[in-house]
Amino acid sequence: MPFTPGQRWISDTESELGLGTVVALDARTVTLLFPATGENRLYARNDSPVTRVMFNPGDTITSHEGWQLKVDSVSEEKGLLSYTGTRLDTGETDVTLREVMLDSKLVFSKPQDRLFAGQLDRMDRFALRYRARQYQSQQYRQSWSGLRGMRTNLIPHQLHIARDVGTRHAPRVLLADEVGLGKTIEAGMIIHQQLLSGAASRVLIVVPETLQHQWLVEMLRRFNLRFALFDDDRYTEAQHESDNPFETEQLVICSLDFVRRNKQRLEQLSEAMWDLLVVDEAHHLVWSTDAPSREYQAIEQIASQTPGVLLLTATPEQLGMESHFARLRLLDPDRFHDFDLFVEEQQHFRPVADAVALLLKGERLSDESLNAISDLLGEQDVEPLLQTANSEHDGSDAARRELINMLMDRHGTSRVLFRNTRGGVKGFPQRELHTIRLPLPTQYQTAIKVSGIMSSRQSQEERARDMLYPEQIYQTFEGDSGTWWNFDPRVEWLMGWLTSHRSQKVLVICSRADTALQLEQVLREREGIRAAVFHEGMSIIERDRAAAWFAEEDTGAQVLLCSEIGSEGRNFQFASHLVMFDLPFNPDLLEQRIGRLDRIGQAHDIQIHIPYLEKTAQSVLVRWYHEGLDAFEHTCPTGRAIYDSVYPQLIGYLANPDNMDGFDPLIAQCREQHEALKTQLEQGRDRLLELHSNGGEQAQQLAEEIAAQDNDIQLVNFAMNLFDIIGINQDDRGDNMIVLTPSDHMLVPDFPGLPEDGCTITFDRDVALSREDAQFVTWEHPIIRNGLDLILSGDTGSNAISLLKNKALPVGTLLLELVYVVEAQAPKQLQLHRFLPATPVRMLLDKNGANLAGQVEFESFNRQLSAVNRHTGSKLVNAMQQDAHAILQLAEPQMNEAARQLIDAARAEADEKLSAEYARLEALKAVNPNIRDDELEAIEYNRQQVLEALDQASWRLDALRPIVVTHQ
Ligand SMILES: Nc1ncnc2c1ncn2[C@@H]1O[C@H](COP(=O)(O)OP(=O)(O)OP(=O)(O)O)[C@@H](O)[C@H]1O
Repeated sequence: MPFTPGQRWISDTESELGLGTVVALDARTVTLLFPATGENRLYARNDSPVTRVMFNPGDTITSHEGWQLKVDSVSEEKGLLSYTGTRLDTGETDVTLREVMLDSKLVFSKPQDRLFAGQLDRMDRFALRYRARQYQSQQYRQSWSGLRGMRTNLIPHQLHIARDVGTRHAPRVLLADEVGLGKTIEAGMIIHQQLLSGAASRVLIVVPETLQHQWLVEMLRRFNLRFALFDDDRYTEAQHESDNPFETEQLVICSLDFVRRNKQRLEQLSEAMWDLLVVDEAHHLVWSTDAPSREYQAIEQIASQTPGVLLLTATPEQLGMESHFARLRLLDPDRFHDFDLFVEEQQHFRPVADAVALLLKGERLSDESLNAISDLLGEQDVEPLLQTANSEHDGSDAARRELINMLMDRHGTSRVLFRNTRGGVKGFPQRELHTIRLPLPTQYQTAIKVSGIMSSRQSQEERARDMLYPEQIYQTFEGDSGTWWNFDPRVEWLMGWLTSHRSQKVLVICSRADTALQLEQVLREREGIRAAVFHEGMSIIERDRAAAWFAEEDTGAQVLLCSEIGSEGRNFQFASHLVMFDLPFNPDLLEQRIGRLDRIGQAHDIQIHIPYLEKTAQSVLVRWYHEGLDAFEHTCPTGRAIYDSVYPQLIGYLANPDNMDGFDPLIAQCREQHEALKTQLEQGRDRLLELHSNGGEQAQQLAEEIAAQDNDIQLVNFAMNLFDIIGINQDDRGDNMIVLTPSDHMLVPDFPGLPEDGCTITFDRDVALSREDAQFVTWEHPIIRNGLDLILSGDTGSNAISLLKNKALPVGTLLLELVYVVEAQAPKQLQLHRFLPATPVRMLLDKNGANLAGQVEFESFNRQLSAVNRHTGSKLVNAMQQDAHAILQLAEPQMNEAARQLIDAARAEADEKLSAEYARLEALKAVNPNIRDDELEAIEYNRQQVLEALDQASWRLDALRPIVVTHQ
């Protein structure tokens, strides 16, 4: 190579040394000094891994004094280059900078600079980078983005809700599916989607203390979301790190009690700038006009400062209509501003439900139906929409959907409330009731009698509640020496049943912790039955441990004895026998109890066993629940309403179970009321809710589309390629599982998402569901997302040089393959990538600037190419640098045009979607004066911001590859 002292070269293998200067030469060697690091290197003259650094007109270069020069021309004298151009700091023109005066700390960040500086990358990395760009931009555009990466079955109603809510801007909804239908999973999917799309980054989950760990585990195991659990200790610790301890984590779980207990903490929580607040078991938020609970107020305070709010409860009306209304008001104060109106509306859902059902059917609407819909939407001129809906036009479906949305918006709780029922979801097992009538022991008879005399001052209600638990009455009289379990026939029955069904897991629920504890002792001492206890007096860790012991397959406990508290939110569907040692005086609690077993994942019919003592309050309840409400064998949506309406009579019977006069007619009346109300609900409100909650055929389709994406062969290939290039070892374990371990030649020492001792992955959803130890890898898994980021945010594969063996073309023909990226910068929450994710544009130019990319597809072309070694590559780069530079100039105007088209299309799409959102709310405002102007303004502002950001979108070269034709 023609070396001359003073020339600038760069090392191909140690680019971190910066720019080198030729300082000494002899016949065979050349010495370079690298001033940035002060190091010398001695190379062989005829075969050195160094590349001559030459800049071109148009480049900006930096002098060793730090000023910059925009190069207009380059001249060479005795092998040394001089650059002439304009100084950017002073504006002085015709300034000359000799190459020896160039800044030595040069880093080449543009792909073309790296290429021309000889910092060549491997061909397989170039291909990987291009694929990574393509896949990444495709992923953002998929309508199911954020919905397929979780380790769950694809259950249509859940996917439907998750998509509907997850794609909303700052969603505020009440998820009220019946017990065990997967509200936690729905919430997880919504959170996952919002995090992935950038709509949210800070999430707070508030749950009952008993469910903290279950949530923590479900979020991690199913969604790869790592939440931090804040309790008193963690809070104190975090106080050292930040003024507001909640700002030390992005994803936080804490208990409602933790939130409520301390005023200062509540202030900090409210000010912690969450994007999304999730409250589980939201029926704990009790409210009435003059006495809103502390819990309600605490959540109200946080919710008022948080854009997105999800409330979860299986029993939304458990605490009465007012509390239900108050929770809806937390979510949407505009829609729910008048309680009386709300109550009134609740009565008139039938015509609306009929209209929605008609529109959903897709059949032609009769004049009568058209009139009915038009009446319901009376305040607005919907004639044109109705006509389109009833036409054969393409827009008919869209018009029907629009009308459904309008009906839903105007009537009832849609948009805000989702409720799926077992009836609508199907596939649930049956429930079978086994009542075991047992004699009332004399000890109890006496205790009840005496207590009746002694507590004559008690109200009926107090008396009724006491009567539910004769063992407590007895124990109160006998004190510590009382041993009710020695004669209570329910105990005998329970032991007998358990010992004759040793292989069955059994959940035993009783109202009180004391009862559970005493039962455990008896079972253990008398029959050696392995029973775990679960009650409110235990620490959270102890409770989780008990639940885990019960869940263990062979070695675990046969029985879990839990107090009422255990019946909320927990997953025990691996058991199919439920014993209710006593019954709760509240149909919602009863449903919660059965819901522990009757949940998604229950593989057997559920056996409900109720041992009860005759002539007690419990025997009254058994009949009332079963014969009056049918609440054991089916979920009972009418429970609350009937409970309210017959409360005084029921209390009477519970307080005096000896006198059952008139009970039969009461039961018959309840049953009648139940059937009538159920029919009414099924045709009215519940049907309306069901219609929009389960998503119908579209939800089915969504599930199928996602299922079709599972085992995506493109992903498998890409992932293998990615792991190879990152340096992750892959060991096929069979059964669709692969073990990944870090190698000692990793691209980065610590690859995020890959534990030091490796992990097992699978691309198969079923395997992931049955094998907890295998991570379920999809495009959404952190290991893939981090891999994409690692490749795309750095230089990996940003250039390469390849040979094309093709005798039809002259040897030495140069083609330049260019990958540009069109992108827009904007705050994450604008979610610009819905319209314009970083989008690659590939060009393949010949030396005249003709673009062959349309005819020459990437993958098949890539397969025809071969790599060159670094040495030859450097030589080739030196030889074709000028030509490549000229081609790059020719590419620019073409790229400008391509980018303009992409940006225009994105702009049009964004404008259409966001304007439609505005129009919808504006139309709603016409009938609901409580939609605030500022809400409309916020939507408009958002639209403008998106459009402005798209106007600023630009493009840049992301990677390039010269391809040189050979004949050998
Ligand atoms: N799509 C799914 N794939 C696999 N398991 C699921 C799915 N959906 C729900 N489950 C399982 O079903 C059970 C019930 O789900 P989840 O806890 O979300 O219900 P829930 O409606 O919140 O119940 P509750 O009303 O008791 O709080 C859980 O064990 C959950 O892991």
